[in-house]
Amino acid sequence: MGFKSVEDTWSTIKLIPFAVVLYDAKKKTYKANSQAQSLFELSPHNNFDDVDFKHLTLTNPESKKQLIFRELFDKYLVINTSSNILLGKANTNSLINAKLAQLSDSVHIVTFEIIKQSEDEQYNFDKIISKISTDLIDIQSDEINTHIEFALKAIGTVCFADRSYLFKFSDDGKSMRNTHEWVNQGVEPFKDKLQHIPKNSLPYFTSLMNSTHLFKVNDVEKLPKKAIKEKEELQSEEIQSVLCIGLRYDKELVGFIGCDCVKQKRQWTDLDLIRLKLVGEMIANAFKNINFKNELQYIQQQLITANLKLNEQVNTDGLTDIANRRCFDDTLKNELLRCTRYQQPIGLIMCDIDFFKKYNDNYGHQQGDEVLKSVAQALKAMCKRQGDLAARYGGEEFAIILPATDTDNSLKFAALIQQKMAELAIEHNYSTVSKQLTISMGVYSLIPCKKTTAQSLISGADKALYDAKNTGRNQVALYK
Ligand SMILES: Nc1nc2c(ncn2[C@@H]2O[C@H](COP(=O)(O)OP(=O)(O)OP(=O)(O)O)[C@@H](O)[C@H]2O)c(=O)[nH]1
Repeated sequence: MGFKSVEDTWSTIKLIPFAVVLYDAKKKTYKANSQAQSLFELSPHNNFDDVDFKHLTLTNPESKKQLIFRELFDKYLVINTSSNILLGKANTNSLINAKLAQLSDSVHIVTFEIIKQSEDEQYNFDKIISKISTDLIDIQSDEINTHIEFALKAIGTVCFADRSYLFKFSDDGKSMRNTHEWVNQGVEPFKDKLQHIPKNSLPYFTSLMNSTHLFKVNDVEKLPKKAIKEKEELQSEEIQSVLCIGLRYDKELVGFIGCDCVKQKRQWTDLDLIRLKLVGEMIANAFKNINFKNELQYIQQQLITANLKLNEQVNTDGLTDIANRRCFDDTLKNELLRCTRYQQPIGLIMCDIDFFKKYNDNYGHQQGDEVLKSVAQALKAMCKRQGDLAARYGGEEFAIILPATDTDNSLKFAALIQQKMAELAIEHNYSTVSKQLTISMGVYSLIPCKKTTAQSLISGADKALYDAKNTGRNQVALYK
């Protein structure tokens, strides 16, 4: 045969898309292409010897007899005939078909094809996949990075890659950036340098990604001429083989997941493709779930805020901005129940502005409104203890609920209100009791029992207020 040199021949043979080992009987050395190196777990070298294959367990599947690697080339295999071998690696077995060919008297090659992936290996991958999928299914946004990094490490390892990564396209679809990366030991990370890459700087990659959602390169050297930019970029990262698969979100291409081989080339297998696609789909779904959850959370938050606002509006008086009658009724009922349960007194003060009709008639209704606001805010500011409530009861009438407050203290509170009114010093030249605005108050405080109703408390305080009005106004009367 036109056999030139072992090196020359090997440079062609090693490109065969499955594992090939050449044995030179004269030199007692082997050569293994990248697939064979990964199949037999060899570190990349140009030449190997017997010792490099010592870690392998090769068995004849029928006789169960163990074989030494060298025997494949001189005893076990018959030229041009396929034979099966069991390859044992770290307690797992794969069934391999081996075929011997003779290149010259002293040079033979054996090609290897995996017939059946080790069940254990498949099982391990299934276990990893099921872990990734459970991790990603109920994911919280603050955990996603850790899980994606785990998934990238898993896929990088099973595909014998040196680097695996995730790229996301920008919202306007014009650029891409590396968001997550895993690198094998001793391999340079590139994530930080691969941010905001314009898509049009890699036209061949972009067009393939858009049309087929796949960019598969076994040998970067052999990229076509039109991929000159891609070749430059990949070689600058010392990448020999690369495999990228598009990530879709609601049918739209949003990025890609990929693996690089730096230390050696790799003929990507269908299994690599399927596995990478599977992990990519799981990651895309996780992002979808997180977006969905975030949207849901945002809507829930808005609903809560709107409800709070509505609740506030429903319970607030529009003019004076203090509690309204509805809030007063609810609060009085609740506080009454509480004071009944703990046998504590409850005080109620009904307040009514004196000669307010005259105020309105002389100073105008608008000015009257301003007065109502000032008095309301003053009363609200006085209710400092938890449970105290100042409310607009109606028109120019206000009510103050004072839980855990006995008669003496309710009267003291009423006196403080009078003092406060004096401090406000609102001019009222048409009142017959003072030159300033005054109020009359009716006070009622009791230790309630189960029979005590809100209505009975209100009517008691109201009666006292009536007394205060009838006995001259600008005073406090107590219901006994
Ligand atoms: N400006 C204004 N006035 C109001 C409002 N609600 C009720 N009023 C007025 O308050 C006045 C209450 O008048 P009356 O019930 O006769 O009581 P008064 O004039 O204060 O007399 P006495 O209570 O007996 O001292 C009426 O003129 C109402 O129009 C309001 O929201 N704004």
